[in-house]
Amino acid sequence: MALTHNLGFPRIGARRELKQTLEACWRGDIDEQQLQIKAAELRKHHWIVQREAGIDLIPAGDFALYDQMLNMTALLGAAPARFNAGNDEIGLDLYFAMARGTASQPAMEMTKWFDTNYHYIVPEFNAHTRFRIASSQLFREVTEARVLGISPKVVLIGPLTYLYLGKETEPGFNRLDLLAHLLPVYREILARLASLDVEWVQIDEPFLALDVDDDWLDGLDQAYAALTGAGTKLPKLLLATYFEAVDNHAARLKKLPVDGLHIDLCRAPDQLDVFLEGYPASKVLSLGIIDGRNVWRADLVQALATLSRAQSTLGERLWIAPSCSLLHCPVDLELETRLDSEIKNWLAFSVQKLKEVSVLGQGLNQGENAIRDELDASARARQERRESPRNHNPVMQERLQRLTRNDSRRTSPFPVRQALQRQRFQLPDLPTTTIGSFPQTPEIRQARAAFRKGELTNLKYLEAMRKEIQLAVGKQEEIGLDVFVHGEAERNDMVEYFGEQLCGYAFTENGWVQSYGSRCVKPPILYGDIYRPEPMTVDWIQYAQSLTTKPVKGMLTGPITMLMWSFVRDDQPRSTTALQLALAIRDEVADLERAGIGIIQIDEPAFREGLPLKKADWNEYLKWAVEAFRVSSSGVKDDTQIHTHMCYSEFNDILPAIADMGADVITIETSRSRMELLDGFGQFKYPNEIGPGVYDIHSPRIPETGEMLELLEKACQVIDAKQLWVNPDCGLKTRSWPEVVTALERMVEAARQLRAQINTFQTEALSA
Ligand SMILES: Nc1nc2c(c(=O)[nH]1)N[C@@H](CNc1ccc(C(=O)N[C@@H](CCC(=O)N[C@@H](CCC(=O)N[C@@H](CCC(=O)O)C(=O)O)C(=O)O)C(=O)O)cc1)CN2
Ligand code: MET
Ligand SMILES: [Zn+2]
Repeated sequence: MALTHNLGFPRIGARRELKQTLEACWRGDIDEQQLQIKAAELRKHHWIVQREAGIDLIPAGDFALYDQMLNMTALLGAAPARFNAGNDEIGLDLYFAMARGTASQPAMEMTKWFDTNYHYIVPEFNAHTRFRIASSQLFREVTEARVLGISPKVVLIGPLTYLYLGKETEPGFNRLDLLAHLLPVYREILARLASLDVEWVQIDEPFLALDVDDDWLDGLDQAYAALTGAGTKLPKLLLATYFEAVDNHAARLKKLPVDGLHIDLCRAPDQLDVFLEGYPASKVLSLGIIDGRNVWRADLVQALATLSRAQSTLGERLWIAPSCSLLHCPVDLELETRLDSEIKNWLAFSVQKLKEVSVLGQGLNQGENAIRDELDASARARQERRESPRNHNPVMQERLQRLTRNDSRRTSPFPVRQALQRQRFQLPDLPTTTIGSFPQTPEIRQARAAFRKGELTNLKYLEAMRKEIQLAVGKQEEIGLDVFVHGEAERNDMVEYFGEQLCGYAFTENGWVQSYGSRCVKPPILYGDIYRPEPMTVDWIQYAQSLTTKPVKGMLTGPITMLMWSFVRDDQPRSTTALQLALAIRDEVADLERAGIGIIQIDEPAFREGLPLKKADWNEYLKWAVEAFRVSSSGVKDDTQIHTHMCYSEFNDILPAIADMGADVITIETSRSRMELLDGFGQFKYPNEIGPGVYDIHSPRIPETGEMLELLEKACQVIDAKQLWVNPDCGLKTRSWPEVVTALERMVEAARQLRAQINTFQTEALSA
């Protein structure tokens, strides 16, 4: 019998119940115990949903109040010393302190989980780091599942991935050296799970999808030798990989003393044969055949054919699963009542995907005829999607054909443009600005919700949003910033907002996906050729500009970020989709310029995230991604200043490509890493202007003027002050106005102080 299982279920709740509860707890509206009760209810509900979908082996340990990596840090007692954890159980206070920071301690760093839009809390390691079981939450969850009659498979992040994804806080230290300290604690966790009668543990080692050095691979051998074998009673281990092919490691993985492997057949279908060849008789092989990263209904006919082929080699040892955890997928398509029924029929969310897994299991176990109806329905939906006229737009197709080299080139090189722009805008040295959004207050969100429900007329809604813009402009005048933004009040999200206005996109009511902590996004669904029927942002920006003499930045989301943060079509190359998006944005840029807007920011926070996990594939991606950005941004005059913005990523390895994008100014997130990121920009001699973030906007902590000044001084050491801008790390939509005003006042003050220092220095240099 082929067995069906799931690697992880979305924990946020179909209606974002976890988000509401967490935020109520942080506000102090409910206490810790009430939070725990609600969380347990959600887990219970999710287990029942999975059982009802027909899944044989259901995961526990995939739940987290904030993040699964942070859960591991708590379980392993690896709280950084600066949080003074002591030797007690790591409780919720400390857990949230690590995630969100406190008055005295900045939060732990947060970064992208592989190539997803999910963010994890980065473990901090140094030579003094030691491990111990410091949280019993996981073990309690196993017991909770048992109460429902579920014998769960427990999910853990593996020791190599845990170390690999962390960062060293001491120069010269190698975090792999901690492995020997880590393994006994993992073994203890496994033994404790075995004593709770846990039969299977899924141990996730997605780091194998990256290009890793041999010492890390040797560490893998060492680790799994230590986590298996005689002595104590231990659970069976299923080592799970996902997001990329791991067939380059097939020989090593087959030899590991684990009881099974999981591989991703959606991202890397070709790796199946390599694994089937001589697959050890002692191991199960789990095939990730249903795409956990996208929302399209599966081709069940083809999936069944693949599985049948594998079954003839593996027999009983074949397991069936989604490609990765369903964390990256919305919960339930059934909640979508407004989605066009034709498009809805092409889609599957988490619950539907688990049913697909279950149907495939049935097909394998009972024969094709047992699932004839499901196979037919799947084939019909695929065919309808393929043939639907709404996916194709001849105008867009034709424009793509007509694109030439000149479309991705500005008229003059940067130095010429810089001179013209300086003349036009007359900004001071170290100009101050923000990244785009101002607080999305409850009032703004409620107004939008009321508008959506028809309780507020279009006109009233527009008026309310104009009031917000007016407020934001007024505040910026008072704070004394140099380049303004309109504040993005009218946007639900920087991607969804544009998705809603472009043809070729569908959007959902409840298609939420966790981004970090309690924050979610609702990625729009890009199903067809893109077309911009009319200007999307011009009225708003023009209104903001009418209120001030300071320049107001036009604010757009770039083609790569639109691509990365949407669910995209799987029936054409992503590069083609990116170019279509680029053309739509190019038209918007042109309209903004025509309306007199002189500075236009095209955000590309997901540019780095789009980079393939394997270095061998980088160049190809960078080529089309840079080209798409250039198509979107190059249709303007020399004295129009193009900004871009990136956050949350390690940029140093792609600096030449970032320079190639040719933005006149780039603002980047740097403050959490205390400007470490900038070193690369300095060494590489980044040619254009650059605004390294000096204010970590993801923490409620308000930085002091002195701290920001220090960061700026650090920046001056690697980058010429003439090239520098002063700004926060990212948009301010998650913050409150009082925090923002204080922080920005201090930021402007820090810029003033530095300007004064530089002037004194220059005066002294002249008189010397
Ligand atoms: N797509 C995307 N990816 C991204 C980012 C991003 O900005 N967008 N930023 C980085 C991650 N950071 C993020 C930062 C903030 C939020 C965020 O604030 N999300 C909001 C939801 C934003 C949204 O869609 N808001 C809608 C719906 C708001 C809502 O909940 N409305 C209530 C009613 C209002 C209320 O009572 O509060 C309802 O409909 O029931 C709107 O404004 O219209 C949240 O979780 O709360 C998400 C990601 C990286 N990835
Ligand atoms: C995640 S990048 C965000 C950029 C956007 N302009 C904002 O300020 O919110
Ligand atoms: Zn950002």
